[in-house]
Amino acid sequence: MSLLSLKNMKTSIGQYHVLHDISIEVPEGGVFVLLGRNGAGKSTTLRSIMGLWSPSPGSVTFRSEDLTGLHTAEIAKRGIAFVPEDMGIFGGLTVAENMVLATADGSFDKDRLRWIYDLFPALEKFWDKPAGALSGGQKQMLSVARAIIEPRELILIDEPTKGLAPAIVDNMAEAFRQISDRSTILLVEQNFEFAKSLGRDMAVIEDGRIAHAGTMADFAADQDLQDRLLSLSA
Ligand SMILES: Nc1ncnc2c1ncn2[C@@H]1O[C@H](COP(=O)(O)OP(=O)(O)OP(=O)(O)O)[C@@H](O)[C@H]1O
Repeated sequence: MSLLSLKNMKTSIGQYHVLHDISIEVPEGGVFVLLGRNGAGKSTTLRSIMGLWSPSPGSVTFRSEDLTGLHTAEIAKRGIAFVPEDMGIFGGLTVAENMVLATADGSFDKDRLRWIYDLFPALEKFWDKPAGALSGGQKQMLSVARAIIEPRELILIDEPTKGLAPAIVDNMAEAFRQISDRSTILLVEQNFEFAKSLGRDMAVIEDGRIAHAGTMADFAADQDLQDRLLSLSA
């Protein structure tokens, strides 16, 4: 059975019909990648899962529970975290304060914090520095760290490598591999090489609909399909 199941999800933002028909089965464990051109509806899909937009009709089922219509805080309490494209960190607060705000009761599990420091050493180094003074890559690390400071079953991550230097992207890929040993990751990504190195299963969104779903290995081997669904000129 799938960990997360989206069935015929349709989302409108104001008068715009953005998602027309999204059905995805995300299995438990590993990284599931959502691909698609700019404006296809990837971020809207993640936001709809989190209850930040209301999908209607259609359904979002997580571990057999229907989440459709629940408030975002209730959805988060089920064990789902969201790393938004704009990272959602507080620039005026220190790294430590950003992390405290991401905990349930203001305290850290020491082993978990150690694990996070090992994933992202820069966060330990700049623990007492304002988050706004971090580099772009370090801010992204903080954003991911906030999502994993509590145990989560599913982490939705929106374009984490956007604008990052190659060395930071490599660090991020290694971190995601380790995180996906503990939690399932649903990753929206434009960097196909990064997505390919992590994804086991995948789907492509095109104009608010699922245009393809399958294994990453099969998709990566099919250049024609990649050209048709991802290339800018197609
Ligand atoms: N707040 C909004 N108001 C109106 N339209 C919106 C809003 N947010 C998104 N859209 C529209 O919905 C469509 C899908 O946007 P979405 O951000 O989900 O795409 P995406 O696949 O994540 O693309 P990108 O890679 O550019 O972020 C786009 O046409 C976008 O203009």
